[in-house]
Amino acid sequence: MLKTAISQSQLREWQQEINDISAEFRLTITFNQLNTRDHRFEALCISQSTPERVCQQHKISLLQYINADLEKHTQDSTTPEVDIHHQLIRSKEGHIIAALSFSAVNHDLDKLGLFQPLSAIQVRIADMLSNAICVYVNSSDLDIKSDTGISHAVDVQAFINAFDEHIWIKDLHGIYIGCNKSVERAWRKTTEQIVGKSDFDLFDKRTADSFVEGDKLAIEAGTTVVVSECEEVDLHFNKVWLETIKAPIHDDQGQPIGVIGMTRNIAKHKEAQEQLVLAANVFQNAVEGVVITDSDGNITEINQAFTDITGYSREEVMGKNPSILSSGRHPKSFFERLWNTLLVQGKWHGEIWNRRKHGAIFPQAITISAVFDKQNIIQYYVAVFADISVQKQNEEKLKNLAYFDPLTQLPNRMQFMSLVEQELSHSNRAKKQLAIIFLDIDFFKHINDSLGHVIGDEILVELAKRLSYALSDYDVLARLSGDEFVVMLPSISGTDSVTSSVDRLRSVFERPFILDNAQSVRLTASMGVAIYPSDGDDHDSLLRNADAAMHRAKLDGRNNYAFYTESMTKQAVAQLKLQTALHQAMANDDFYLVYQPKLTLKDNTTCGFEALIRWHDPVLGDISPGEFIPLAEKIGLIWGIGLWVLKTACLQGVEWLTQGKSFERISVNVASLQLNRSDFVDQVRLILLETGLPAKHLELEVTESCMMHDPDAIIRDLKLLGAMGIALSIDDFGTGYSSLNYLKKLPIDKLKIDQSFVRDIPHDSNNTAIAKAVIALGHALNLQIIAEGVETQAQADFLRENGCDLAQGYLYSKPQLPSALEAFLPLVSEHKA
Ligand SMILES: Nc1nc2c(ncn2[C@@H]2O[C@H](COP(=O)(O)O[C@H]3[C@@H](O)[C@H](n4cnc5c(=O)[nH]c(N)nc54)O[C@@H]3COP(=O)(O)O)[C@@H](O)[C@H]2O)c(=O)[nH]1
Repeated sequence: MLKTAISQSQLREWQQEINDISAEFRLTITFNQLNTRDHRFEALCISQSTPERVCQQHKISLLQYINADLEKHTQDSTTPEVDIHHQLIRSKEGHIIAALSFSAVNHDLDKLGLFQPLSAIQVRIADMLSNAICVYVNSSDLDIKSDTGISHAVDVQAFINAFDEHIWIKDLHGIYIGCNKSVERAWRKTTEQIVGKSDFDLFDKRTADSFVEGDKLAIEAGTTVVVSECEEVDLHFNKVWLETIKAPIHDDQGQPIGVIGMTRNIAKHKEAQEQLVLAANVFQNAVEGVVITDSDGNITEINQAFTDITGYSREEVMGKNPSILSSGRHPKSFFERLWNTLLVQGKWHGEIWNRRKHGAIFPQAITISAVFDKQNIIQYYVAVFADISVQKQNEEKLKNLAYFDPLTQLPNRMQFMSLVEQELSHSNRAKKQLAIIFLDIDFFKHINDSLGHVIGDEILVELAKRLSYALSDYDVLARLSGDEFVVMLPSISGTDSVTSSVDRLRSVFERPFILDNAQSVRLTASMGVAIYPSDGDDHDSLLRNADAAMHRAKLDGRNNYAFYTESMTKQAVAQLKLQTALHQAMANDDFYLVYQPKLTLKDNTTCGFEALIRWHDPVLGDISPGEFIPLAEKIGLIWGIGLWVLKTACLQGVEWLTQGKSFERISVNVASLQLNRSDFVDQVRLILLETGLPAKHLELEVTESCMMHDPDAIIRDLKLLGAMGIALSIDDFGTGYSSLNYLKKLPIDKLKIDQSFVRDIPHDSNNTAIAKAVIALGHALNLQIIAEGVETQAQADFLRENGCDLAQGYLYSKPQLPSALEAFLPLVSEHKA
């Protein structure tokens, strides 16, 4: 049995040894003074990296605990017993730094007043059991030496026996002077068989040589050295990793007097090391980018994949916030939700668009986890992300395949149907019409058969482009299959607008299709139109009916179109003919003006003429302005026609003036669309200048509906016209947008009672009432009142009797060519006379 009193220097040496042993656990275990008198014992366990004030805390808490325990044992224990106690060591912030377990063994309870031995302290850190350090305090030694306060007898044999590690001591000659129980078990020899022997007595020569070599190493180094590390099988045939460390023992003068050695199983440590290496390998070689930040979000580590994906090196991002990758594509609320989830659930998974170092934005699938300590305080955030650019592109491609025609890139049937369905619900709510046009190329099979599918595809691609250009941004063009295309026209105002679209679609076939080989091909198409809600109220029936209409167009000789309802088809055909003719009319000089005299009711003298347009088409014959003016407004021809009318009427006025004819004013009708043009006033001014008609001989008739668009601008323009000397009258008063509010603001001179109110007076009580009211209202506003459509003397009498100022109508004259109006145009000299 190795039993010796330990001096302060030995205690220090011993301390050094223990420090070395426990170094890998990052602990310092300090044995200080032992004083039984006041029951103080300081066995201090502190983390090496812990600041001093924290060490102090450990000391206090540990001592308090131990002292309390000692008191308990001296007071009431009667039988030997072992109590295991545990103590958590916390830092000032409350984090657990270490866990101490120690047992107080009550041996000699009959010897009253003796200090009960404290047997062992086991130190744990983060679940790793460190070496058991057994301090067996010999109570009698303590008691005897307590007076001097220097000597502490410690049973070193018991101390080293408490270790599972093999511990042995050799003198400078290599003779064993002590060992522990573990050595006995491992070497299958008793201490007696070991002590006094050399390695050459105990082992084969090769082994002995290596052991002696290790001793020399330690002595020469003057400090602890690891002399071997090897994998072996223990007594129970378990695989163990053995590490042997040796340290020189010095006397008080610092001279080496022997070697202390220890072999221990470092399997767990090795395992942990391997795990660490493995984890480090996984971390570094992962395909996913990994970024670790501290609790403040500053980057503390990244892996290679992070650099590969983002382009940022480790040095560039260490200590920075991951927001350096921000793409700016997500709103603030996105990150607020992310952080909420992360803090509440400890994890967030989703997709983020980030920016690479060189600027490119890329999508990543990312999982961010918070790493908590035992106090549930966040220590780190770990984000693992994958670049999903390629995945996104593939998804996009798949989506494209699902919803778009790969040849023309137009929506396919599925996408078209879904868009129609959406638009139908909107049309239903807004009470609007919607048209579906089914378009099929005539004889396209012949193209494929004769020129091949590649050329056929080329034509389809070109056709898709042309059709797209022919439509507005709101219309939807799709390719259903082969040579079948379909168009949705949302919010149509009637068949006219459909006809216009059909016409534009047909026009794309007017140009030949020039192929790669410079060959040109001419095509035609047949179209069918179905209109919601009259021809179907869901996408299926509308498409079916448009298809049926298209087939009828084919039967009618192809290069044609048909509405699902026959009457609509006729109407549309007529409309298209008219439209085409109207485009030609201006160039062909097919328009002319007629003039209808306006008379003063009081004395039946002529006060002016209304210019009214007429159109004679060589094929279609005479077409009423009531029919073509609204069409000209729809297809945008009214501006040109309007200016022509104004100029022609002014020239006529100048001609009459030149001939010495007397008239007050020539009035010209102005459509709302004309008045809504910002350059209308300038154009009128220009025409007056060009023609030379004095403004005082011109009157413009505008309708109430002109006020619907931008009343302030219209009022401003009318004032400008009035200021030029042009008279202004409101045509068709009472039939439309009769806002008295605007009426009083308008710089007008006359109100024209619409002929629908003149008809049937004086018999129709309603019309007579309206006519009287308009006269009264106009006079209240200081306006002259003119009645149109006066056909009978009774109407004229009624109007005169009720204060109407002027009249025009068949009673006096139909609108006529100037040559027929001589009777209404007295010479100035006659007029004066
Ligand atoms: N923007 C322009 N609009 C024009 C122009 N010329 C005509 N119009 C508008 O077209 C609508 C139809 O006009 P029209 O067929 O010429 O009919 C006018 C007269 O001919 C007709 N009228 C006149 N007297 C009688 C009558 O006693 N009985 C009867 N049944 N019809 C009669 O009324 C029309 C008068 O039109 P208005 O005074 O403008 O209301 C019509 O809306 C014209 O305005 C043009 O150059 N530009």
